Amino acid sequence: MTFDGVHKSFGKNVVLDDLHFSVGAGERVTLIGPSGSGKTTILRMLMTLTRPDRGTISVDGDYLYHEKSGDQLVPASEAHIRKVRSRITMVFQHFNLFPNMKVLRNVTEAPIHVLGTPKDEAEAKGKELLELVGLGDKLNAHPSQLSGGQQQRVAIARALAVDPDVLLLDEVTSALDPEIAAEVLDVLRDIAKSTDVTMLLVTHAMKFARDVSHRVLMFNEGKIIEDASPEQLFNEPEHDRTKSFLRSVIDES
Ligand SMILES: Nc1ncnc2c1ncn2[C@@H]1O[C@H](COP(=O)(O)OP(=O)(O)OP(=O)(O)O)[C@@H](O)[C@H]1O
Repeated sequence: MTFDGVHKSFGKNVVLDDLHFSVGAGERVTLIGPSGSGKTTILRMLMTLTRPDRGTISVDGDYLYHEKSGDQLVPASEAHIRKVRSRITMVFQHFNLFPNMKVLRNVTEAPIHVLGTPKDEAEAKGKELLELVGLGDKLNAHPSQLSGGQQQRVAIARALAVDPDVLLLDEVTSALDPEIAAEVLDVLRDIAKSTDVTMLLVTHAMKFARDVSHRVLMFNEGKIIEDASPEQLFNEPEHDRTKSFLRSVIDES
């Protein structure tokens, strides 16, 4: 995935300023930085929930928002954007499960209705994923009957059910109690180890970020001010702003 010259303002508020970075296939990259530094905006752009003002974003060479016509980039058709976008899924801070659907149906809905996967195949895979996140006994529960941590684990299974190329995780434990958050992070640690899905994570759980990331990007005022391995960034940050940010984070992961 590549962001090239991406700029985004909301009114006078410049949120991303000529942003350039790439994430390789299978790489796990964590975005850190103070509140308002544009991390969620980046994930939302990949989900086509927020549009960049300028610049290009591509996933495995396929442009989101644009497509190639000879040497030129031209605005993409809805169908093209949908195709690129269908390879990306996101887990949100507040779970966003379908409240009226049972747990298994939450997980099988997109495979069946978006990808056209046969129902029995989608259900078999859904059950496998719900086992993987420790919820094999909750297939027929409704989301409201589950704890926050369980709901988030369903959301993780749901995101994986479409076999995404890119998984986006946006502060997925910040709405949870620390103990419950730790369980969800353990599930994600296992998934990170057992899949080769590309992951872009926004989290304040620094120990977790250190465990699962290949690279960490420190954002400040719309720019990446440090791009390093977790060892380098957490042990020997170069930038004073990174040092002060890391001192301010209370890590419960
Ligand atoms: N739809 C919107 N309209 C106006 N301003 C917005 C909108 N979405 C985001 N912003 C602003 O953009 C800036 C960046 O927001 P973003 O959520 O990307 O930051 P963040 O780094 O993820 O912060 P946090 O760690 O608090 O989630 C903030 O100042 C926010 O208020």
